[in-house]
Parts: sequence; structure tokens; C-alpha cells
Amino acid sequence: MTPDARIATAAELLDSILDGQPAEQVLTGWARRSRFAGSKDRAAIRDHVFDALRCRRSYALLGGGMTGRGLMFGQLLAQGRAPEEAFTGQGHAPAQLTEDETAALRRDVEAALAEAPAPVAGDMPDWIWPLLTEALGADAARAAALLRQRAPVFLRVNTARGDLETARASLLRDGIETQEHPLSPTALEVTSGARQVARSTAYETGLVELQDAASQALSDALPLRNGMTILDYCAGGGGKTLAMAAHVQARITAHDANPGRLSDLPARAARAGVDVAIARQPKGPFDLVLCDVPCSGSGAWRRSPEGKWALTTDALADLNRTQDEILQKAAALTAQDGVLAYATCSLFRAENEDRIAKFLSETKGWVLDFDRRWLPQMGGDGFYLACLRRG
Ligand SMILES: C[S@@+](CC[C@H](N)C(=O)[O-])C[C@H]1O[C@@H](n2cnc3c(N)ncnc32)[C@H](O)[C@@H]1O
Repeated sequence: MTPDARIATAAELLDSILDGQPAEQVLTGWARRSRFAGSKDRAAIRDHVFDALRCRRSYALLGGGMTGRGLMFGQLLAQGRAPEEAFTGQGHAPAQLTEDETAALRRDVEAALAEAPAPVAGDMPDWIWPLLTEALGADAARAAALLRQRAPVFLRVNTARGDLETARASLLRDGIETQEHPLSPTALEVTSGARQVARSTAYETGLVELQDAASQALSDALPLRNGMTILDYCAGGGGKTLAMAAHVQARITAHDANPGRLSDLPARAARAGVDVAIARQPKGPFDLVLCDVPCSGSGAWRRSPEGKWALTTDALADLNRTQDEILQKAAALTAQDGVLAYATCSLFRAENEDRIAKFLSETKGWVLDFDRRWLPQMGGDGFYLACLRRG
């Protein structure tokens, strides 16, 4: 496919996504129907689509409309290109701009964004902007700007299998260049060859796992010690379970309300060379219970940009109820002198400090040991961790 044909396809797929179809489903369906497209075409179209979803409001402003074509005009303008260069109507390139489309463009990109309301320039729904500024103050605009960008690829070196230098050398032999990252001593940022990671020897032998650097930093911050019993109450795919298992010699149990989410964990644990038990109904007490609760995912919206447009006040209130319930259940499973750790990948107080304040006000005998947040400006996704103990 030519670069312009990829833009034409991205504009069509974006129309289906704007109509409400999930982006992954739209991209996979297109790839199945389009056997002529190679892996580079699929990757380029995916990049166009996800970039446009991250920057939906600002691109619609620049491109003159919330349509697939409007978003792709906006993307080109933001990249300093004139839409007419790609929309030529020749071969498989998208149709030329109509007069109305041409008139609606904002070619003065910097001025257009400078005078746009903050949530438009920052690519956030209006109702979310106050949540962001309330939580982050002066850091809100920078965090929003970073969520408009593609996420770096991070690896966690599994120190149960080897050290950083061994991992970097192995990755390099497979054409993958990395650099260390200050967020965590086990984090490597992939600087080239990211698409080879899943086929690399280091990945296949469990020497590295894909895991965001701030997610690793969160595991580093947990008060883990050898010999303790740990329950990962919302283990999901097991990212944090495996990170904890690499840190300490401990008896680790993984649980999730949706057992299907745990299905890959036994194979991942075997690959990583660590033991993890799975419990449908965990029986406490545990020395440390981690609840990495379901949340808006706002700290990771650069990876899942559809989430920021899909979130509603009702959905956030539902999440808050689930978060409160999980905290109560997890507290009941925590040993008398144990640690209850609450984590989200959200930037909002409503899912972080407010949940902890509610728990502490309603549940006698608990105190906050410490809490900590990681912002996108530190390089990884946004995360929050609070560690509680009985006081
Ligand atoms: C943020 S994800 C966990 C991610 C995982 N810890 C990791 O690092 O890969 C939240 C998980 O909580 C699970 N969950 C939702 N409601 C739950 C509940 N009431 N009790 C336990 N787990 C729940 C979801 O199925 C989901 O897998």
C-alpha cells in the first residue's frame, strides 16, 4: 500500500470507530478482509488510527470535523503537512478535499491550539478536565499533553532469570536496542526494534516481560520481604504478581473475580521460573494483600485512548463502588500486622485519595502508612499506590 492509501484506510476505519465500534475489532476485521496488506501496512494504519484517537478533539478542530477524514486532515496538519499532499484522489489515495472541507481547515496550528479551550487542546472530555486539574494542579496540562503521545515500550528484566546487562545483550542479538530507565532498576525502555520483542529469545525464555516502568516502580515500592504470604487480589494477567515474585521469595496467591483473566498466568509464571498459586476463594490471612483495582485507566490512556472518550460519570461512580467493595474484602483477608496495598492506574483523586479517605473514615483500626503517585511526566504511565496497616 502507498502511504496515502494507508491514510485513506485509516480515515474509513476511524468512521466506524466514531460510530461506536471498538477500535481493535475494526482493525482486526479490516486486516482479515485485506489480505493484500502487509505487516508494515497494518502497523502504519494502526498507528494512524491510535494517534487520531489520542488526539481526537484537537485533530477535529484542526481538520474541521469529527469524521475519519477530518481527523486525518488534523493529523497531517499537526505533523506540519498540508492535507492536499495526501488527499490527491489519485490511485488509492483518498479523494481530494471538497471546497467545504478546505474552508474548515485550521492551517494556523499553533494559534488554533493556543486559543482553544484547555480540554480541546489537551484532548480530554470537558467533564474530565476539572478532575485532572483538581488532582494534578499545574501538572495537569503536561500530563494531558503526554497522554496525547504514543507510549514507550518498556520491559521488566526478570532478575530471577538474569541481570540487566545479560538481558540487554540478548535483546541486542535479536535487533532490539534498549536503555535503562530511572523509574525502576529492572526497567528497560525499548529504543528500537519494539516489534521484535515477542519473538526474541529474552522474551521467550522469561528473561524479560512487557511491563510499564511505573508499574514496575509500584511493585518496587511495596513493603515486600522474604517468607511473607502475599495475595494479589485483582491479579488479571499477572503483571504485578510476576513482578512481586521476582522481588522476593514469598508464597504468592493470585485471585481475580474474572477467573478467565488468570488463564495465561500459569504459563507466564512457568516461563518466568516463579511459583504462583491460584485461588478462586482465597482464605486469609495474608501478610500483604495487593488490590490493583479496576479503574478508569486514565494514567494509561495513551495506550488505550478509547477509554478517555468512553468514560462517563455513571461509569466512574460504578468503579468507585467496586473499588470500595474490593478494599473491604481485601482488608478482611489481611493479617493483623499485615499490609493492605491499594493501587490504580488512575490520575483522579476520586479513584485514589478519596477512596482511601472513605475507607479510613468507615473502617475502624486502619491507618495510612504512605501513599504515592507516579505521573506520565516521570516517563511511565500514571499510577497510585496507598499502603495501609492496622494502627
Ligand atoms: C487493573 S486490572 C489488574 C491488572 C493486573 N494486576 C496486572 O498488573 O496485570 C483489575 C482486575 O480486577 C479484576 N476485578 C474486577 N472486579 C473485581 C473484584 N470485585 N474482585 C477481584 N477482582 C476484580 C478485573 O477482572 C481485572 O482483571
